[in-house]
Amino acid sequence: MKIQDAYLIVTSPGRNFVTLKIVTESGIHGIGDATLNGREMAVVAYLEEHVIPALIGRDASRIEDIWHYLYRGAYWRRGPVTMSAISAVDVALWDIKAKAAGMPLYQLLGGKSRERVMTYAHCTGKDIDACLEEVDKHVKLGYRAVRVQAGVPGIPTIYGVAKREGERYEPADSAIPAEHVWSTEKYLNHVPKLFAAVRERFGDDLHVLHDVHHRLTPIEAARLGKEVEPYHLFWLEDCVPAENQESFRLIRQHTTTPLAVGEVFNSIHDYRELLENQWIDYIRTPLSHGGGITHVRRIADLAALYHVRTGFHGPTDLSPVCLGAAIHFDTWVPNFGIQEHMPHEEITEQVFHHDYRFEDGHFLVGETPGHGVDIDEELAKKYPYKRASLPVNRLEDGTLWHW
Ligand SMILES: O=C(O)[C@H](O)[C@@H](O)[C@H](O)[C@H](O)CO
Ligand SMILES: [Mg+2]
Repeated sequence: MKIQDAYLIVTSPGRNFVTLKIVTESGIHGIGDATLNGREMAVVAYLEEHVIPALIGRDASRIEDIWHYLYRGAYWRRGPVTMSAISAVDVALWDIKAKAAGMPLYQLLGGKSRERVMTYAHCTGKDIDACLEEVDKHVKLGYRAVRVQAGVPGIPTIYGVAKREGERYEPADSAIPAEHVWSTEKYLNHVPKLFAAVRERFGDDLHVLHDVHHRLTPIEAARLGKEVEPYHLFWLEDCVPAENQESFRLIRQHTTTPLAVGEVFNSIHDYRELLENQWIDYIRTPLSHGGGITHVRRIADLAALYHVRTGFHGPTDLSPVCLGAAIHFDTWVPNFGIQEHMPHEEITEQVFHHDYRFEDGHFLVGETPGHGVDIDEELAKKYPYKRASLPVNRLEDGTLWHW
């Protein structure tokens, strides 16, 4: 099954997506998501200049060998651009292998470990009351788990909170990075009130999640985790920047609030100390940034040794190709926890058709051979790429901060 052709489709139906298509001599094709939000064209150049020419003529069935060829062969290991490129190739090759076998991808991975995949929704509001209304809407849609983010008095815009009611928040919303202002003090004094309000109105059964987006120091994260223990969060996400894995030792010593990390990680090595020391509870790296199925399943296996479960990243900046493959992975992986779900816009869904379904707060995997997602290339041409940048964050005195 030789690779005959490989090319990229860059399109912006609602937001930018980069898709790699690999075509084999036998006529079977597969696709992988190569989108790296705000840095899309860096992955395009990496694939077009350095990866695609070396793929032509290779045997598409040798997924493992191609993974190591691209990873070890580059010499320059890891990093989001390299790993997004490798991920796209890997997922496209698994799509091809499953199609050639006539099986949905989850069967090739080892079959179903569960009937359905629990997801969490994003609920954001300019203040606590507006956020509670969003929770109410999502509970009525059947969600069992919600991520809550509310505006903080005294902070004009806050990343992760939609600008207008009923809208989704959009991280990459301007050609040049927007500048936000941040105050840790105001945030820390306010945010526990949000969880108290959610529990009071919706009771104990709803799973409640929250994303800190890397903005605290370890001791501040420890304080937050401790203060919100009475509200039994499902997880507190990215409470500190995690380049220094050791930071989690301190947080863990102070709190039993479960911790999720890893949407910006791209390698098993980013997780080693966190897992071996049992400092975290959920791994977040999506298939499109963590080296595809071949590498992320190794991370999930290592995590399983320490009772750590998966909770894959799933915002709109990962394409339906990534989400579709993730739903197969989630259906199979023994140590599944939850799947993030931020619904794509209708025009995105027109360009990327898929056979996964959402029902009653869960995803149901499809039975089409492969990962069940394909792209309408003609329609994709109607939505040209538009440069879009993620924001930056400054403290009130102007110091550049984590966002
Ligand atoms: O938990 C999440 O869903 C995330 O934090 C996203 O909102 C990211 O910030 C975004 O994917 C960056 O591109
Ligand atoms: Mg996050």
